[in-house]
Amino acid sequence: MSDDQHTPAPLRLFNSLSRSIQPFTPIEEGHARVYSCGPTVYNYAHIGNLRAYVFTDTLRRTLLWKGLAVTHIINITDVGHLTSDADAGDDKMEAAARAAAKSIWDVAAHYTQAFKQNIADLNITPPSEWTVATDYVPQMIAFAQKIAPAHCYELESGLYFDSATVPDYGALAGGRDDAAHARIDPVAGKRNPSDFAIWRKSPPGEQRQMEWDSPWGRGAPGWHLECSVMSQARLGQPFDIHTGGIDHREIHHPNEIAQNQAFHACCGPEIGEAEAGFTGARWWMHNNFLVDRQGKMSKSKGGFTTLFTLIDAGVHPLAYRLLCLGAHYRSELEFSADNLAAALTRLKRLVMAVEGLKARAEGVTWQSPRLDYLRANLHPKLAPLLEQFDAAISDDLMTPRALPLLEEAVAMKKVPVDEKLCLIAAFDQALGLNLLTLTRADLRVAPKDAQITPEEIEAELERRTAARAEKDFALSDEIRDGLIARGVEVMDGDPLRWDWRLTLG
Ligand SMILES: Nc1ncnc2c1ncn2[C@@H]1O[C@H](COP(=O)(O)OP(=O)(O)OP(=O)(O)O)[C@@H](O)[C@H]1O
Ligand SMILES: [Zn+2]
Repeated sequence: MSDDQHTPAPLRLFNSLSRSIQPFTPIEEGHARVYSCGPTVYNYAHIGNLRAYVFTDTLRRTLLWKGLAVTHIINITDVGHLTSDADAGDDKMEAAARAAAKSIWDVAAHYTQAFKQNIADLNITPPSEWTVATDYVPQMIAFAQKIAPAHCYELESGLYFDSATVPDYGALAGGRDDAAHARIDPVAGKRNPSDFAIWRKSPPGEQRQMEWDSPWGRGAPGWHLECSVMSQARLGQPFDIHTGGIDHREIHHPNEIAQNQAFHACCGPEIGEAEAGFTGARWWMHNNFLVDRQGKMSKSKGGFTTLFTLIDAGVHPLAYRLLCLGAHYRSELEFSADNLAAALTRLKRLVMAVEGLKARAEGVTWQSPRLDYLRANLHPKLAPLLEQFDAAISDDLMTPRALPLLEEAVAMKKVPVDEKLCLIAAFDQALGLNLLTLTRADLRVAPKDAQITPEEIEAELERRTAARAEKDFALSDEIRDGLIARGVEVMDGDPLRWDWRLTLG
């Protein structure tokens, strides 16, 4: 093996600002600071929303793989996000609380908890901190006060940001698109179609559940203001990477950038030296959509799929994670029952193979592999896989190229089992599939309406094996028919040796 095979690949990431892949180095040596726009907790997250957090988790794990410490913030939007990403419509939280006849705080608490459950089920590392928008309202008011004199104007409905007061407004979106803003934004009196509310006054005579006093009257902060303030409060600006779904590249993030620039122009010395092209973050990264036959999966459109729905149908949530990793984060990913079933089969094969390896392993050193140790000591047949894997994830998180390398490692013949497990454990630090702990039994998720437990099925199958050993085929068939009647397909001769599967759900 040549020496250069031991050299870690430099990390390169696609930056939406330049629309190009650039070598990544953090601002502070050895430490990356990342902010991800979080969920608006007025409904369950759909699996499209969750794709955004599988992406940020892959980013976070890759930064760690490259030896960096990571501070990662995800916010919870519990106020301010209107039904249109520009300034039209109702507050999504207020509308949901009204429809459910519940307090907005109860609605937020319920869906926040459900979101955190989804995050845990997908083995997504929780962020260093969840910042909740309503905890930062005083800071939002203070931020708005600072930028208001030079960048804002007041209308009856609120305080508006004048997008013409910052250079290159909308550059992230590929330029200002006044026509698009004009189509979606009916607010009268705005100076430019792309201006947006940073504080919305409660309409006279109308009491909102969530409102605060401000210099511009009682009301609520705008959604774009929230992310500027929380990212600045927790990470300082500029920080390294800001993430979100690709829809945010068009309005939400350009508006955040405009606010960050305004603040920097007013108060730059407070937060660091002024720099040319300041946007608040060095990298802006966006995941593409999960789509189905109707197009982008979307809460507002209705008819969406949640992770809970998949689990209720008997699908292990990590099969969905594997489905996401099978596509590059910047590609659209088509969701279908067939794609999901293929991902589940792929995961089963991996888990069963790793279980087999673990049964043959001699030591437990593979549980905590260190990359530098692996690099120096790995079996010569396995070593190139480590370097190729490193090159794949370092190339803008190319997980679709990394997964076959994992499968190659699992299948590699004539290499010490413990070393193979070491390498698989290392790969899994980046992929987060829990391969070293997941078992075949874990993958048998009973559908919600199943009429039989896995234990009962196993007991019946043992009885059937005994009957077949005694050549009592009548009893064997009777047991199989009984299982079919309860929604269990017995898979004799299954090449995966999976034996049975539940057909209900
Ligand atoms: N279909 C999708 N595929 C991938 N990411 C998505 C999809 N829909 C939304 N996202 C991303 O999910 C994250 C959370 O979004 P949020 O909870 O604010 O969604 P929302 O705007 O209320 O819902 P929706 O867009 O579905 O109506 C954001 O980063 C958003 O860009
Ligand atoms: Zn945001």
